Amino acid sequence: MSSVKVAVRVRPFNSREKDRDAKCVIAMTGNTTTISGGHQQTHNFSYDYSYWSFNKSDAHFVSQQKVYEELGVEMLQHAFEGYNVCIFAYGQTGSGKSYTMMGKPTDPEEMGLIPRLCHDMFSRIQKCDDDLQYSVEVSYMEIYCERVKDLLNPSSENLKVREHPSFGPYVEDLSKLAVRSYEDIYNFMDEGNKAR
Ligand SMILES: Nc1ncnc2c1ncn2[C@@H]1O[C@H](COP(=O)(O)OP(=O)(O)OP(=O)(O)O)[C@@H](O)[C@H]1O
Repeated sequence: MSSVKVAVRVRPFNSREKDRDAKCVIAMTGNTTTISGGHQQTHNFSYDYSYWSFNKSDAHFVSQQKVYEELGVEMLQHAFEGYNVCIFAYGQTGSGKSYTMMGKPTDPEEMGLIPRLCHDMFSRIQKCDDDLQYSVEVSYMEIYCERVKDLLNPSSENLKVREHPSFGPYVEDLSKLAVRSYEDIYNFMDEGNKAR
């Protein structure tokens, strides 16, 4: 199994695109994404996952739940097995990164990967044997114009990125705060968002 997986996702048109009668040039079949260019050219790309979330009424529509089942559940499993895991979203502004990662955190249908991961992580921790102890800590930072800002301690601007000989890159002096529930994480994210 590959240690890096790539998923692409198509979001619904926004109102500006609808107003302009935009035409969708992407099609997805299985894990293949097809782009139809001009001059009747098509280009196929194969990813680990191609998520069609363009229209809820389409038969192959992929929900937030499905994205979590395919990407999040396995990640969480690996984390509990002791591996470092990382997920990041990449795409132009308005393409749907926040929706996929966070979604609507209090809506069971539309909550994104992070709230789902956190809920499941804490419910697994609660069910674990009494002789096991877990501690969960969160950090929240922003890298903007090459400057690293600690969103949970906004007074510390422009933190340094350093390389540890065994653990690799890290951000010096980035705060790590202990949390006991998803609500704690949510509150810190809310606080951090205000510092952005
Ligand atoms: N899969 C989806 N289903 C329904 N709505 C979506 C989906 N993806 C994105 N949207 C909607 O599209 C809009 C833009 O998405 P979002 O804010 O997630 O983009 P973004 O990539 O995080 O943008 P930015 O880089 O500007 O922060 C939002 O209103 C969001 O709710």
